[in-house]
Amino acid sequence: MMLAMQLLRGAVKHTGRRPQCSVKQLIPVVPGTTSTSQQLPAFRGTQSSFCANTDSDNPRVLITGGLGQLGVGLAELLRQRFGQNNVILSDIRKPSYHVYHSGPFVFADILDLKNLREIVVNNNISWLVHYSAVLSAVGENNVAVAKDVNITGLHNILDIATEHGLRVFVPSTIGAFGPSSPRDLTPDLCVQRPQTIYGVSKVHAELMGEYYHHRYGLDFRCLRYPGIISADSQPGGGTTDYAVKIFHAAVKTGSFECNLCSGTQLPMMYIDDCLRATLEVLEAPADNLASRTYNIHAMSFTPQSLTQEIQKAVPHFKTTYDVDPVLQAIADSWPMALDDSAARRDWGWKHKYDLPELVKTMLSHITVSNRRAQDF
Ligand SMILES: NC(=O)C1=CN([C@@H]2O[C@H](COP(=O)(O)OP(=O)(O)OC[C@H]3O[C@@H](n4cnc5c(N)ncnc54)[C@H](O)[C@@H]3O)[C@@H](O)[C@H]2O)C=CC1
Ligand SMILES: CC(=O)[C@H](N)C(=O)O
Repeated sequence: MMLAMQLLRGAVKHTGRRPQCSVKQLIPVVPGTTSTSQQLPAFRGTQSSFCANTDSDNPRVLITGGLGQLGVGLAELLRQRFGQNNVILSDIRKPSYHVYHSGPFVFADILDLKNLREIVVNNNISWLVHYSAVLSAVGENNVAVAKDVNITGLHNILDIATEHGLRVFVPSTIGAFGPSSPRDLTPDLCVQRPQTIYGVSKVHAELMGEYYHHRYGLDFRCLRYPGIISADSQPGGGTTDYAVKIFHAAVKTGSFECNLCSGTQLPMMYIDDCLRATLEVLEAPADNLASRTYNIHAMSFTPQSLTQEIQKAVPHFKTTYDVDPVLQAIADSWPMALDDSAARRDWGWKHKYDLPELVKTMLSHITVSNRRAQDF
């Protein structure tokens, strides 16, 4: 390892360019790694250099926090593209039988730097998708945990990614804006003074990632996701969760009690669009990325307009309201719609699902999986 570091330093000095991967002069010396049972099926290409291969052809991807609402779907998409064994899901929870058998899975606590480093080194990881987080609603009830996971954990991820020359994707959120941000067509660059620990930690992540990019050459990429809606994975404790739960209620009981006011408009996106955007920005040539943090947008709706759209397919469906003041205050401080023109211009972002398409797709997925469950 020391020899590799010396060679790397020499190479950097010789070319006079910023190192693309290691920044050992700024990061404490990497302790020796030990071989553990964390090693997973081998990369199909050959890699002998100290730096990982971050180009798009044969990445080895690690997804942290992969058992939440988004990680399993992303792993499925990335495995279709890069091969089943080249995408490793990780989390601190135990995977379901199906997830465990669908591809590589390891335990990874993002607060354990040594464990993370071992996984990255032993599995020759070149891309890191950092999904571990404590979301807005849960975060307000557990500020200390949110601080640890969303801030300390993020520091570990950025340090590991910088040490090993990884391309790193960290999602941000509409929650990174606050009451003093413009609320309609919120631009990429504007005042960001969020009032949740979740939002504060995500602004921190955006700024730290961009700082590491400028300072150390880290290949940091970040999208600000709207509220994400999915049929076969449950939301993890956010303010936008109602927009997932409402579909299950429409199919199962025909009524729903909403914890946000009927007129609360928020930006939302169907999961397939969100995951495709993530893959697209990960694969985008660096030269196309004028920025490292982009808004993405698909649709905006209120509980009332969503209810009306669902009623077109389920005419007896009814929504009642029992507003949670904490969640309402959060929602009222978030954008109603994002301006994502830079993402559309720079790397060709285009959503496929609008509100009618979202409702049709969600209702049909949930109806089919309910029928299947009843057949067993
Ligand atoms: N789902 C959504 O609507 C949106 C999600 N995002 C972001 O996308 C990412 C993924 O979101 P979701 O899948 O919805 O989140 P989630 O809350 O469903 O899942 C987060 C995962 O992180 C894991 N985790 C918690 N502490 C950990 C630790 N110490 N080490 C490793 N893993 C740990 C949890 O076990 C959980 O499986 C998050 O960063 C979130 O902020 C951003 C905007 C919208
Ligand atoms: C929009 C998000 O980041 C998330 N779904 C939340 O509501 O906390």
